[in-house]
Amino acid sequence: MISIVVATGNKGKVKEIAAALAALPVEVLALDKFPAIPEAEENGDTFAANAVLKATHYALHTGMPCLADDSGLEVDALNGAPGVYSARYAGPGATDEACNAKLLAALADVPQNERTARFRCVLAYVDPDGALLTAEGTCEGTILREPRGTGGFGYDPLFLLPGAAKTMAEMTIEEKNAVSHRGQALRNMATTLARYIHENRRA
Ligand SMILES: O=c1nc[nH]c2c1ncn2[C@H]1C[C@H](O)[C@@H](COP(=O)(O)OP(=O)(O)OP(=O)(O)O)O1
Ligand SMILES: [Mg+2]
Repeated sequence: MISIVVATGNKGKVKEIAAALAALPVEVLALDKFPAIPEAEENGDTFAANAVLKATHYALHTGMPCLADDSGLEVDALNGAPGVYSARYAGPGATDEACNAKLLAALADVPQNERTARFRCVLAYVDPDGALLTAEGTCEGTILREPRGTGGFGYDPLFLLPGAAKTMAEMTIEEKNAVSHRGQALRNMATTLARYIHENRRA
């Protein structure tokens, strides 16, 4: 059993990551176990830069393997905004409700067939030996005109998966992980991590 710190302050992410790793011999520690560690400053220009910055920050402070997630929503009609600024779209420390309201206002005049968007997730894993691994996932969808569903977090109630005819907030965690950017990135990370362990095992 190895212990991994899930280096995120977002409880929705912790739940999804813990559910995805539940079948593996991995103990997931959330950041509430490390209350003294200062928050990482997310000043990167890309999801990858921010994911690496967060994983490195928490690995240095905990001395343990850390898995960080940087993710966000790219809306085509907004030229990819809010993108890396998704969490701060309605200002520093904005609530999910405020960000969703701002998104609906920005898209008020955009017709249904132009409301395409995608979630992106980059995961970064950093361990005390200095290993740095990254993995990505994306999920295509469209932005509704009003929220639907009570599950998930963030922009989930506005994000429709046309194939499933459900928003991400109308899915169970398992259903969401099966299709989401984060679920995809977690499966890619599991493959990458398994290869890394295989290549670095002692003969
Ligand atoms: O599955 C998702 N369902 C809905 N919304 C999502 C999802 N994935 C990311 N998002 C949105 C929420 C937030 O506005 C931003 C993430 O910002 P991001 O900085 O990566 O996360 P965060 O600040 O909440 O926690 P932390 O940095 O501690 O991991 O994208
Ligand atoms: Mg953040």
